[in-house]
Amino acid sequence: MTTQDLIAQIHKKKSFLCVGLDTDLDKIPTYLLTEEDPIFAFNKAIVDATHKYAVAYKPNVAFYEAHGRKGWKALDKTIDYIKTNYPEIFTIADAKRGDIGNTSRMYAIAFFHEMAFDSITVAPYMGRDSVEPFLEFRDKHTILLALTSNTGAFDFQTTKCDGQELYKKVLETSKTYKNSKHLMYVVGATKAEFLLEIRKIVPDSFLLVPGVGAQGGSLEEVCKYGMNKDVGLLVNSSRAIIYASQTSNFAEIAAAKAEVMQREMAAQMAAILS
Ligand SMILES: O=c1ccn([C@@H]2O[C@H](COP(=O)(O)O)[C@@H](O)[C@H]2O)c(=O)[nH]1
Repeated sequence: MTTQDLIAQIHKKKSFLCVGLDTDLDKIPTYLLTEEDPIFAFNKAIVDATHKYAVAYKPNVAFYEAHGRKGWKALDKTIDYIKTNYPEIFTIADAKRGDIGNTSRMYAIAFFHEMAFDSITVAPYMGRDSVEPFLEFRDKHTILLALTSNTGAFDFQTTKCDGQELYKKVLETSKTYKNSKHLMYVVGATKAEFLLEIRKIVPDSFLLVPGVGAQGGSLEEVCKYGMNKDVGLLVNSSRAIIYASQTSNFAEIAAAKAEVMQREMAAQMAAILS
C-alpha cells in the first residue's frame, strides 16, 4: 500500500486509529476457547466490528509466536482475512526485527511476501545494513523504533551520543538510508511532548504512536504536537479496545470504544487541519 493510499483512507474515514490485535487467550471471552482457532475467531469478530473506525491493524507478533505453530497459523489467517475483506486497511506486523543484512532480508520476505503485511516494526540498534534490506520492498513500510512508550526508553534512547539524544540520531541517520522514503517511526504517546522536536527532524514522516488507552497517553497531546498536514499519525490502542468487554457482545463493545476514538480523531483533524 502506498503512503498516498493510507492518507486517502485517513481522510475518508476521518480516523487515524490503529487497532492492536494483541490477542491473549487469558483475556478473550471464555466461550471462544471451544472454537477450533480461538485467536482467529476473536480477531475476525474484532476486525468485522471495528473496521469502519480503523485505518490500520497491528497484530503484535509476540502474542502469536507464544503459541508456536498454531499461533503462526492464526496470524497468517488473520492477515489473510483483513487483506481479503478490507484491502484498504493498512497492516502492521509489530515484530521489532532487525539483524545482519542477509537475515533482515529473510525477515522482510517472511512478513512482506509470505504474510503480505504492509509494514513491520524494526529495531534500529544494528544500524544501516540491518534496516536497508526492509526498505528495498516497493510499497512496503519499515517502522523504526525511535522513542518508545515504556519507561525503559530513558535508559538509552534519550541519552546523549556525540551531543545528541540517541532517538534524534536514529531519526537523522535513518534519513540517509537508501529508500528512506519507506520509513515511518514509532513514538510513544506517553512522550507526546517530545513530538515537537521529532517533527523538526521528520516533518513529513508517518509516526506510529502506541500508548493511548491502557498506557495512559493523551490523544489530544499527540495531535497537538505530532499532527502534520497529511495527519502523519497512526495512533494505536490495543487492550483498551479489544478487551473492553469479555461478554458475548465483546465485539460490539470494542466497536463502540473504537468509534469514540474515531470521533475524537475527527474532531482533532477538523481543529488542526482547518
Ligand atoms: O513503544 C512502543 C512500541 C510498541 N508498543 C506496542 O503497542 C501495543 C500497545 O498496547 P496497549 O494495550 O494499547 O498498551 C503493544 O503491542 C506494545 O507491544 C508499545 O506499547 N510501545
